Amino acid sequence: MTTPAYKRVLLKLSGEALMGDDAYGINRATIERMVADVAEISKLGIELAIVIGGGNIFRGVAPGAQGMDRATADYMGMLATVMNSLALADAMRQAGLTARVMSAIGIEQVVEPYVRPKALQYLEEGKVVVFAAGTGNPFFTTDTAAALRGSEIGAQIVLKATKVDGVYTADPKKDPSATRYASISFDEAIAKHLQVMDATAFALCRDQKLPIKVFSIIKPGALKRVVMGEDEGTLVHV
Ligand SMILES: Nc1ncnc2c1ncn2[C@@H]1O[C@H](COP(=O)(O)OP(=O)(O)O)[C@@H](O)[C@H]1O
Ligand SMILES: O=c1ccn([C@@H]2O[C@H](COP(=O)(O)OP(=O)(O)O)[C@@H](O)[C@H]2O)c(=O)[nH]1
Repeated sequence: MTTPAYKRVLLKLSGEALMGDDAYGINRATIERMVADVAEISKLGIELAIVIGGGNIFRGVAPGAQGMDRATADYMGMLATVMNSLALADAMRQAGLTARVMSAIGIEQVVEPYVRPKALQYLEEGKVVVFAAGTGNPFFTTDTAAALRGSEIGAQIVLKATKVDGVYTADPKKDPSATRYASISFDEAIAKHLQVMDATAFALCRDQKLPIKVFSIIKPGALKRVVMGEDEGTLVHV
């Protein structure tokens, strides 16, 4: 059997993708499919930490947040990621995985707080750690939380599982003529204002020399191919 390309990874799961074909919220079949993919790579012995977004429930810059104080809206978005993290951990438990949720915002009756050494311990024990509440700060995104936690835990790569199958020359949802990069440097992605991730997340990963792989969360088997080091998605590198 071939061995995985990585020992420890930070997986960023799109919150928005969780709603599947529904208008909002958590689609049961979708979360179960995501967890099946996660279980498959966890069984390969890869140490796995997950950051999940909250866009399926609340996004600080969405029309629904218009007129609201931005920081307040962002705190609502962070709380949305806590709900998704709990749903994800529960679905992982049902799939036979052991998961621990850690929150960047104090909410002790619900989930334990993020404590870095504890997170490292869980990873070494083979538990899947879910980082909830983003960075704990407004004006950031869960992509930046993924870059931050990925750096903190010494992940070898950030895997961004999203609705598109890689980084394109322009937003493929708006420009059908856009083409996909096999790989692209952080500097080029930032200079070209490619919106697949925010510039803060790109810059943090660049400075920490932490590569990012952008790939489809919808395409069957994509996550497994990514961790096996096969040709899939787009690699963003230093
Ligand atoms: N250059 C680009 N290449 C790929 N996707 C892009 C690009 N520019 C914008 N996008 C958009 O970025 C989206 C992914 O970012 P985001 O909304 O943060 O998703 P997520 O829910 O995974 O966090 C894609 O669905 C795509 O429509
Ligand atoms: O560190 C963070 C992470 C998230 N958010 C808020 O939480 C929302 C949901 O996260 P995100 O949009 O990144 O999720 P996804 O794109 O994966 O659905 C964001 O819009 C922000 O409002 C925040 O304020 N700080």
